[in-house]
Amino acid sequence: MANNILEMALELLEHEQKFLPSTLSAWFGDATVVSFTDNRLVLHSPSDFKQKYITDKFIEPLQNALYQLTGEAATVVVVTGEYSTPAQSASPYDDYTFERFIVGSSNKFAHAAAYAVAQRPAAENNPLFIYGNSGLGKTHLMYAIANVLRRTHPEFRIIYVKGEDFTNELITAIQKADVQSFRNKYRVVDLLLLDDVQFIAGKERTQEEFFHTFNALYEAKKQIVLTSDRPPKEINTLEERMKTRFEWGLLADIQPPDFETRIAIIRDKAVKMSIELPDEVSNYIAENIQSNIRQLEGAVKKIKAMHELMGERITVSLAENAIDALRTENPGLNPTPERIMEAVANYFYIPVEQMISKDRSKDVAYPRQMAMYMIRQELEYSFPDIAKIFKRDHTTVMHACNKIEEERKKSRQTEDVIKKLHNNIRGD
Ligand SMILES: Nc1ncnc2c1ncn2[C@@H]1O[C@H](COP(=O)(O)OP(=O)(O)OP(=O)(O)O)[C@@H](O)[C@H]1O
Repeated sequence: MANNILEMALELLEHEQKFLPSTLSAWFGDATVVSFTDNRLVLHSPSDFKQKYITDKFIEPLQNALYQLTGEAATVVVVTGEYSTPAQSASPYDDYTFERFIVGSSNKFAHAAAYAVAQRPAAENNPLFIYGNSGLGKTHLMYAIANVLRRTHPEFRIIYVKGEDFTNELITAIQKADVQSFRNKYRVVDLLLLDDVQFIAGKERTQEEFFHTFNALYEAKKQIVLTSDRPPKEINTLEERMKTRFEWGLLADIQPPDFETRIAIIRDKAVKMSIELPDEVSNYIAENIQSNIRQLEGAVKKIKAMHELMGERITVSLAENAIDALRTENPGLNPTPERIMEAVANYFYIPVEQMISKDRSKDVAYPRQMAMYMIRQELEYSFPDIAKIFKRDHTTVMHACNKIEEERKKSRQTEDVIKKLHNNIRGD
């Protein structure tokens, strides 16, 4: 359809709107269709002059012709100069499309929100702020938006950047006394995708710079999409004015997938990797990996590798070995309270046994409180369950968790310690 829509439209122009074939071939002979989606036809003409002429004289007749052909109102855009087709700029993220995103109850809101932004950028959902734990599809949705807009608005300037890289880039610009080019780069985009925005938190200069970039883009009606592991109000070291702005548009969370969605994702990944998984194997994976889609994908990959490299049949027992192997390679997949206590003890240089000892000295009491807090954060255990592990009363645990939470809100240092501990625990 996309390829011959132009031919069909030109035919109509000739027969119904009485344009001469020679005129049409003079202007459209070397024009190509970049895309035709969502009633938007993007044409490319290799010459500036023709692009302008077509835009001036032919947009309306073409739109009328498209209306006749499709029965729906369409828009036509003509671009010129170099443009990249998806094939020319193939990147690993080309797979991150809406088509490849499995929708379930845990992510349907975020999916719908992202989809709406892709259809109507810089309209009511600006900025779009997607949050959720690691490996649940935030980056996937961001790229899906970019992939749609790359097709439907080839003229769009799109920047994808991770919070951490944004910060580093700014630091380098400051060192080179060239903040202006940094600004120029970020303030002229049509779509800004800032992934893991929590990493700019706590860094004053970065926040200041981003604040201005945000305002400039917002006022110019450009779309901004942000992701984070938590909602703005819980990013403790984020300035109030940033939190408020992040909440101007739409907040959408992604939760861990339920069993059915996990199965659907496993099946989809298996098809993509050309491997056939018996149902009991898919079930086994879905039962054993619950909170992270990247890990579901990893398990399918590992099973495929073991099956191909060692010639083993794909059975539940192979899946069991594959998941065990993944856990050994990355113990952070499923942290246990013991692993968390160990990580915290190592961090504070105390023997892990001290965690559950009666010792109340400050050197031990603080790491113990931190371990309680981390277990609650990472595993969402109840206070009584944590109390059992530490052989203490649940009110002691509550007190510890509240205390660390309060401290975290006020102190950047505590926030950094928690971040480091999280990374040590998860092996990120
Ligand atoms: N609903 C889904 N359907 C299909 N694949 C998915 C889905 N959600 C996530 N994935 C896949 O899981 C992997 C991890 O997703 P992604 O990188 O988007 O996670 P994330 O939330 O951005 O994580 P992080 O915070 O660690 O960056 C990707 O390969 C992605 O394609």
